Amino acid sequence: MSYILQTSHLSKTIDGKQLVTDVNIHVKKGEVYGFLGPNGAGKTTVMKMLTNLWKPTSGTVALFGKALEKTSYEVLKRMGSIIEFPTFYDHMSGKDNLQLHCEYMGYYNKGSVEEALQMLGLSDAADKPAGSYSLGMKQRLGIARAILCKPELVILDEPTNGLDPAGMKQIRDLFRMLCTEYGMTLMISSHLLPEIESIADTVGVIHHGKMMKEISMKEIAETNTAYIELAVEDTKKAAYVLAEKMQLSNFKIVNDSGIRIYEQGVTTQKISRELMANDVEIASISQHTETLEDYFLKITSEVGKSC
Ligand SMILES: Nc1ncnc2c1ncn2[C@@H]1O[C@H](COP(=O)(O)OP(=O)(O)OP(=O)(O)O)[C@@H](O)[C@H]1O
Repeated sequence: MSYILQTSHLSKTIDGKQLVTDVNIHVKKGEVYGFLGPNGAGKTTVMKMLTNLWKPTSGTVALFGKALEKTSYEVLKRMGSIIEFPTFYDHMSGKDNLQLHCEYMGYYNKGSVEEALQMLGLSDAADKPAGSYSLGMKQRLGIARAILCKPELVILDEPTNGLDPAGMKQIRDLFRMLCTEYGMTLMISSHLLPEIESIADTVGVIHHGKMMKEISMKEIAETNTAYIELAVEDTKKAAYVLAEKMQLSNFKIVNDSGIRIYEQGVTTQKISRELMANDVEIASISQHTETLEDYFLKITSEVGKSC
């Protein structure tokens, strides 16, 4: 398969410190690729290399099927991005900042500035100085600038930073629309799992500078399994009963009092009966379906709720 964006063994070392190692990314045309990882995982570092802001220590980046080089200006023209925080000429209006960007990019399409401002809900603030914008408005103006010249690929580092929940939803809907109606491909980083879950077609999980997993949401939905969550006084004793008395093998002790049983075909009633018969005190027992969060917890035990 050919990818619109692909990295191969991408690594970056600064002052002897390995920021990211052997990162392999595969982004398909027309999809939203969610780049998920906790703070400090290496998302920005990777995105800086994808946009030629940083040179990789080793490994390669291919954009639109061509290797990214120092002089890949034509390739970079087909992209829009926000890396870290967007910056503007504060004394100029939001509208003039966008107009200037069009001129800089050599993009002369009448009405594109007004359209981008309108898409991001900034029409009323268009003539106000960018310096007077709130954090959320600056983020919106940054997204407006990234999509202004109708790029084929948009790379956005934590694009919903500073937005309230309603604003986040609005931006998510916009991203989906950019894919379906404009055929754009989006790569979006976030440390928030629910955000990625609600928008991405494919998810790449980065942790401690390494790619832990790259998987489509469809595959995750297909592999999601049901399980029984058990809370007991004595997990060791309960595990003994499950393994030796009931011959179950597919279960996991998840904490001091919790056991998760993935075995199919066994009921909560049967487990309760057997545990009670063997004097194991049960605090609770319930049936669950594995969520995306559970799935990622399985990939890396340290990736918690904020990722
Ligand atoms: N210029 C730099 N010099 C040295 N180390 C750096 C530099 N920039 C980032 N790092 C380190 O690289 C690691 C990855 O940082 P990076 O900003 O890429 O993570 P991130 O996933 O984008 O985090 P966040 O969600 O907080 O933005 C961190 O340990 C960070 O301290």
